[in-house]
Amino acid sequence: MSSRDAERPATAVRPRVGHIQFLNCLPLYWGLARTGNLLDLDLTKDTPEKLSDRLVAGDLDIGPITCVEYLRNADRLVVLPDIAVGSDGPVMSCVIVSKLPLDRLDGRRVALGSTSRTSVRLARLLLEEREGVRPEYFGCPPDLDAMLAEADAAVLIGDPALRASLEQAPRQGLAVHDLGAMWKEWTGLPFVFAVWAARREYAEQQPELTAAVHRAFLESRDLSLAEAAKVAEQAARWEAFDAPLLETYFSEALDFSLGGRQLAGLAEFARRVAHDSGFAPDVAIRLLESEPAGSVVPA
Ligand SMILES: C=C(O[C@@H]1C=C(C(=O)O)C=C[C@H]1O)C(=O)O
Repeated sequence: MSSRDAERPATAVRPRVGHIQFLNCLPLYWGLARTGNLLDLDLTKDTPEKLSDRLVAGDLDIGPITCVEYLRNADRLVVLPDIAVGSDGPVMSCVIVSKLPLDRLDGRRVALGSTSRTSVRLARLLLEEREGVRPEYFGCPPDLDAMLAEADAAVLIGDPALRASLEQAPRQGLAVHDLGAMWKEWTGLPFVFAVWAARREYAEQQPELTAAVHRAFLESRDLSLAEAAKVAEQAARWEAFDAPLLETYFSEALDFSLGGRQLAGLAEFARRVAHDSGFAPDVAIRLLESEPAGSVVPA
């Protein structure tokens, strides 16, 4: 945010902003502290499904929202351009871990991790339409061992998915199927797991703050990616993953952009799952109109 924002009256209310508490969003958060914007946000850290519900309920103003929930509530939200959590190929942290080849899961039990709304729908789509199987699904907390005690395959996202793919599955001889890679092979498109959105009402009432939060996240993302080795090195001090792996995850696996190709991927996903997901196949994706640089002057 600009130094002019500091002149806002003391009664001003900070925007209530969500932040996904997985490593995948660390590059969006790390730079907020570096650019000095962190204290201008009333930040709530949580798992993606809870943040999505809170944004839709009006408890948050702006934040990441899992794509399925965004598409269901698209008329009440505006998408912030050029920022998302996606991948253009393997994502590393949205996976199906399976005891059996995927085309042998017909009639078998598949556990769907409860923190995901989008990857679990993508996994169902790929299993049913690409692999041609009809498993029996059930929701479950994201714990690989508990899931596989009751199922032949498990869908996981975020840090538990990284741990499952990199440590647990290889140790137990289980196959890991990367959902970003499977989608790319199938459609040729990137996949968007979560977008950043503002409540439409908030964006209309607070256009300057909405634009300032948008800019703060873009600046944070750009700074973190320019210094990805440093972000990875700092994160590795406290995480089970080493710095080179985290750097690959941040700068090669994850795609934090939302441009034409990513929007085409999102529209294609919407088209393919709309019939049972609570939105129209051609649901309109409304983007926040960007303001010319330097036009954000608080009242
Ligand atoms: C890449 C990821 O994207 C995510 C996947 C989500 C989902 O499946 O609903 C939601 C938000 C993102 O955290 C991940 O969690 O690892």
